[in-house]
Amino acid sequence: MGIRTGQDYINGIKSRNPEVWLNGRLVEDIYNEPIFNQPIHEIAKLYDLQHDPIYQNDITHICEQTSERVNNAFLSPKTGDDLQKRSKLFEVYARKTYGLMGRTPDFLNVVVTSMAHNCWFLDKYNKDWSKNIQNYYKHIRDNDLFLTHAIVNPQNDRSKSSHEQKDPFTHLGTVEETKDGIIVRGAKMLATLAPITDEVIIYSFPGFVPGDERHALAFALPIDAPGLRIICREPVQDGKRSMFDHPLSSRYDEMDALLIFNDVLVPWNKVFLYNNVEAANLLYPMTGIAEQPAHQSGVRGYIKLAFAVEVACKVADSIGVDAYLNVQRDLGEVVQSVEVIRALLRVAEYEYTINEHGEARPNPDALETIRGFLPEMYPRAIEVIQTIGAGGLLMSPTGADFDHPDLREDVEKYYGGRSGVSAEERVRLFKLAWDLCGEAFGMRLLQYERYYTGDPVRKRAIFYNKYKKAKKFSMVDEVLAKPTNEGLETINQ
Ligand SMILES: Cc1cc2nc3c(=O)[nH]c(=O)nc-3n(C[C@H](O)[C@H](O)[C@H](O)COP(=O)(O)OP(=O)(O)OC[C@H]3O[C@@H](n4cnc5c(N)ncnc54)[C@H](O)[C@@H]3O)c2cc1C
Ligand SMILES: O=C(O)Cc1ccc(O)c(O)c1
Repeated sequence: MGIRTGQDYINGIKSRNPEVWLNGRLVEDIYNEPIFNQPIHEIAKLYDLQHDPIYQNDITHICEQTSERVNNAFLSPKTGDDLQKRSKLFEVYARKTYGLMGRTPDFLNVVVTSMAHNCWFLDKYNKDWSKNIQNYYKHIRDNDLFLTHAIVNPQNDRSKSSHEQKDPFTHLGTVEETKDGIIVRGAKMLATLAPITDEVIIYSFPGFVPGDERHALAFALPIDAPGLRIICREPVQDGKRSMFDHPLSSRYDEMDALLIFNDVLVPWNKVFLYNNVEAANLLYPMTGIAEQPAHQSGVRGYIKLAFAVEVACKVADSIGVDAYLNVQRDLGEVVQSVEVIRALLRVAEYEYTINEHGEARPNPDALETIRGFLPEMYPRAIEVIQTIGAGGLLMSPTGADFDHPDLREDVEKYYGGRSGVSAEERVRLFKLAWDLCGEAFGMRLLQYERYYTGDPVRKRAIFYNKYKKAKKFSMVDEVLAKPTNEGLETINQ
């Protein structure tokens, strides 16, 4: 089949009936649920881009194995050029969603592509696991599927390992093996966009200890697999919010959900790893599923930061405060933060390496440095919007006030910006800014940037420890090894 259209994706959503709970009710019709409908259409637009002559060559390619056109997320990068093709895709998808949707289909399709390319790793443990991931890659590539993932154990008692939790099946684990597959029970977090995806893939960040064997798992399932329950967080919009008043949250809210597996059967051919703590802990560092999607996250994060910074600059300009030195300093700082991320992305893409399995991997230090700084730079950009917009962010009337004939004159008079900025322009801009820096929607976006790839504190510590091992700080040793009487020798001659 190859590339789908937006309508194909929507037809897929309509054909399934996952168990999705939202605000204490079971959602009967995912497509027509107001909270999901607009985000579904935003994802559908990405699928349509694959058929748009302006974008097609940038985001898709002809598959060598099937001769069908497929998305670039399914390209196993073997050269720097391939990484550029990937980067183009990430940027096109991110620009279409302003970087506000983190888990667009490219993210997990890259994860599966990388896992399948590095099936040598699974092969060492079990030939079936390796065959299964390769077949799964073909399945999602040829059907152009959209996946969610849940790779973190639910946050219950973090001081205890999985097998030490109060109930042995709080964290997802295997209950039993049958001739058809494994039966799994327990929960996993935090599956972004789960209700509107086709399938789910489960794997884990490293951290299992001996005794956790039943929790050491990786597999995939259709999102409507019997027994899979999806409980959504409270929505940040009701699906009926006016696009005038909430231009961003009415469109780009990606729902997050806890997945609960109530004795779900995973067929043997969808099991990628099972009952092996060592393999589960090494899967993430060994199969490129950290670096390859981090390339997507880096490009997406760059666009999101650039978008927030543009909002800050526009807000300042619209009310004439960017004439002040303090405001220029703050704007200069956040513009520079965008340039830092842009530069790091170039390092990541051009200083790539080709590993012994023929896979081109972007420079991990540059990607991890983006990972370290974005959780500081993005909140700072949001803070700059808050401080420059100040009370004006809370002064905006609603679209309904604009429409009311009795208010029109006042609205036009009192809500305008600097000369040349009409009331409607200023208010629409400030509403967009408030969606980003004040609404629950914006706070979720901020929390996403901090945590989407794990705890930034521990990630930085891991980075430091690796760096220490690799660099050994030899310049300091070199200078200290110089003879202490060097200068004296020549003076004394
Ligand atoms: C909006 C959003 C969307 C997300 N989407 C997804 C998704 O689609 N799929 C997915 O799988 N995950 C997703 N994540 C989950 C993400 O992977 C986790 O939030 C992240 O790994 C951090 O784990 P945690 O939230 O359980 O925090 P915890 O690990 O519980 O940490 C809580 C706090 O305690 C500290 N802490 C905890 N344990 C330790 C320790 N051992 N040593 C030192 N300090 C510790 C941390 O520093 C932190 O301050 C998403 C998260 C967010 C916020
Ligand atoms: O995007 C990143 O920085 C890395 C990352 C995050 C979450 C994942 O599940 C994953 O496989 C890789």
